[in-house]
Amino acid sequence: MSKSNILFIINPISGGKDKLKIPALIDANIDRSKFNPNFSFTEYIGHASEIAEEAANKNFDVIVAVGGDGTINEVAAKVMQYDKILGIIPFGSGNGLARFLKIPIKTAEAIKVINKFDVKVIDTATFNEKRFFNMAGMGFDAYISAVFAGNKSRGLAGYLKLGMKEVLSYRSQDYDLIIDGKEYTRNAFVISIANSSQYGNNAHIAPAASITDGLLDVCIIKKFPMYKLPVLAYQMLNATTDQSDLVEIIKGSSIKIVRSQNDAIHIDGEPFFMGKEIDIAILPLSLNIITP
Ligand SMILES: Nc1ncnc2c1ncn2[C@@H]1O[C@H](COP(=O)(O)OP(=O)(O)OP(=O)(O)O)[C@@H](O)[C@H]1O
Repeated sequence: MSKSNILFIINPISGGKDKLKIPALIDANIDRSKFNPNFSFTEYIGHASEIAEEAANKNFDVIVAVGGDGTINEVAAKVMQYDKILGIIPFGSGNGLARFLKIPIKTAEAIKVINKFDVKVIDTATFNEKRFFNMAGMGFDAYISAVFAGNKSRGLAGYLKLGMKEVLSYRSQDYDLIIDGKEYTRNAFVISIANSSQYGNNAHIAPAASITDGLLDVCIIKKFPMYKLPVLAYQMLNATTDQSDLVEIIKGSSIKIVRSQNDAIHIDGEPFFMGKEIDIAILPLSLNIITP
């Protein structure tokens, strides 16, 4: 079998962890009978996407995102476009997609998964003109991602601290949804569109989500009194939100959401600003990815 050219795209800021020693660690553990490894560090937002595109055009067969869901998003969009294979070495704050796929968080173990080189094909989705792979949505979490992006410090602790501060003043919003032709009107604190089950850190909003079923889980977190916040957190960590009276989950493949104003949204945890109307669609079995 001929060797595959593999490029590791390393986001130096994701998860707030130092990654200077990562190339050496990968170099020492990668199976050289299968792969010719190369490394690139990203220098700014959007750089992973540029590097991935260049690599795809230069005959790299496998492109690995070393980072969190935001880095995976940039790399995976190009991997799909050029019909290459995605690998993941988890290094984010939440690692939602990696945890869902059971890719080990320990780097040496994640390299072993790449060495085994089992490739699966998974669903991906579009959110207006953008692609997402794990989770996208609007409401409180999108608002928090937007505020968090302006923060210097990354990592889970900073995110939680900011969330606790902002949760007291955030007001839930009215949304009109059309899911596979059926209309719903809901007041929601958060609407999450889940491809995998979790946001990251094993916080499962859509416990029954499958990444190969051609469906997305529309998760509507209702307005709730603050004293129920620990209940919701407990249900997420125990993957029981599908039995919760705080969360409604509707599966579908074609989703339209209309809100009262232009506002923040998030795509795989990265904040953007979009108009009132959001069209979401699944692209069944559209991304090649190395999984355990
Ligand atoms: N050198 C850089 N400086 C600043 N931002 C960067 C740099 N390289 C990449 N980025 C951006 O960092 C953002 C965050 O990356 P990522 O999502 O991988 O980490 P995270 O947010 O810590 O993890 P997770 O999404 O799992 O919670 C991405 O949007 C990416 O575009």
